[in-house]
Amino acid sequence: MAFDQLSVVLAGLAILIAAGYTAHSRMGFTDVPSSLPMVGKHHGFLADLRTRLASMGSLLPVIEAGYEKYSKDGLSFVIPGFDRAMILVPSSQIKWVVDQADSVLNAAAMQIEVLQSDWTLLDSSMARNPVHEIIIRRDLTRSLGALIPGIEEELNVAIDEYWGKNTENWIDVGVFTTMMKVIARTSNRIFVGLPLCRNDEYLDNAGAFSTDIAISGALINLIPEILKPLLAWICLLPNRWHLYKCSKYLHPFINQRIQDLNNARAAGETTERWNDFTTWYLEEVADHSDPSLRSPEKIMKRLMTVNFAAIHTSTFTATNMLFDLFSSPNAAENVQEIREEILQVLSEHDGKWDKNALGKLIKTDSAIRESLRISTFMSHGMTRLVVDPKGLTMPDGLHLPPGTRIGTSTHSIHHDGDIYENPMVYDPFRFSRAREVAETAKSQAVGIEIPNGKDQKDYMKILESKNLAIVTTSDTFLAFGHGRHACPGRFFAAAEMKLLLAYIILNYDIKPIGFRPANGTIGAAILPPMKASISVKRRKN
Ligand code: HEM
Repeated sequence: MAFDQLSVVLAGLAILIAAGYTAHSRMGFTDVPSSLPMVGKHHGFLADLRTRLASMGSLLPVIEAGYEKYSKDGLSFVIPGFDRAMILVPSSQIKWVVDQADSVLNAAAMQIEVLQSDWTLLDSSMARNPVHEIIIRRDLTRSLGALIPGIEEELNVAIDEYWGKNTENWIDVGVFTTMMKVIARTSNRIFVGLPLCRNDEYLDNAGAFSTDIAISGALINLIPEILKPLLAWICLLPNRWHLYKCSKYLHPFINQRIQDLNNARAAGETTERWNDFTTWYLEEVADHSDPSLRSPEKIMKRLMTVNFAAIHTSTFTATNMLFDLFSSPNAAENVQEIREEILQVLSEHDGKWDKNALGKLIKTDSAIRESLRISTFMSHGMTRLVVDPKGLTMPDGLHLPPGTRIGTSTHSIHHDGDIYENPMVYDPFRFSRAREVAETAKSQAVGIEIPNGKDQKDYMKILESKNLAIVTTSDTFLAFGHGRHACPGRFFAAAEMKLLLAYIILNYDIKPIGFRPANGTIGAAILPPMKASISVKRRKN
């Protein structure tokens, strides 16, 4: 039996166990204060069970209804989940969420619960000691300038391979499937480098492991705590299988890298030539008192963990970006405007991309950020768990016991007409226009006294709009979260998306797409169209 089929059988089994368990012993949501309103509640026969089951279908309409009814008035509301409920705070309280210490409101603890990562990552230390976050935040961001030529090369080689070089005929390409391959290769260029980043069997299995985490996490969440040690292992068979398949390549690669680094150090040479996650990790744990951190087993799982963080998030983003841009009203003109910007910037930089050149792609940046706004893949985000044993008191005085889940209505905030004009329209230059106004205001203001009172407020608002690049998070732009735990990979992801779009726009024509293929929803996730294709033809440059 294939592992896909096995997953379905396991899903059915787990749902049955959990449904019976829930129906008999866990009526009512007791994990959130009863004084808060709950949306999406069913009434009548087996109301509690039906509420929980419905939350697995799609939470988006429920969240949208709650946002309109409560968040717009600055109030929190509760959404159901299959296992637990969650409080969604209004955007006016995001700053309060961000200001809480990790010892009070914790992002990792929430992931451990939601993804069941003690089980699904096959090693509880992956999420409980998230050393990869430090490395991504520090080493990846610091090395980005040096990595740009490699990222660019990998993207270009991969797109050429998956989209072809036919300048005569239009060919249909599956957007999601090809983007998944392109992104997996490019991410692994900075995780393990060449040649492993081009090994299809490794990449397919690393991608499958990422999917396994989501599926097995959802399944294990359905199993009552007491039964997990007995049943979780069945749900983890696909994870173990895909890790085993990856280990055929990762084991020799890691052993070789450890040896190369040791040899280089012994010879007094620098290790700069291996500028990738594996090396940064090995350097990070080189002097650690726990030698197991340096074992190939742990390093392999750490690589699987970063693949999970990077691959689907970036693939969803790339897929949405292409569909949003190429199906937008005036797509041809918009694409031409971006193409001109790209050519202009390249001509100022000797035809080569570097950090400064990418920074000048204001319109390209805006088109990507706008797609992240309108097509965010999270109906809710910034999810945190109250971990302080004393609990936490909300700004309105409501006390939350430890274990309470909190989040924000990411999708609804991104589509709020009071925050974004024409929020349902993909407007590629929404952010670049605001940045241009701010730049002009700033340059004209040199030597001018800054006004007082309301004028000063407006003026500061204009200047703030200068900071509307993809990587800038705020309480109204939450695609990467916000605050201390905002996505540390976003600087890399932004560079990757710009290089990807630039290469596509310079090298391919894409037939206008009459309508935007719809995204799908499952639970809290909003998935890009996975089967839709586009027609592409290589440009004769
Ligand atoms: C466009 C692509 C991406 C999107 C939209 C995205 C989005 C996010 C979001 C929404 C979060 C949660 C933030 C929060 O809870 O406040 C997050 C966290 C994280 N992301 Fe990304 N991500 C992307 C790419 C990447 C990449 C490429 C990497 C790695 C190279 C990465 C590594 C991480 C890590 C390690 C965290 C956990 C951070 C923490 O809890 O402190 N992400 N990402």
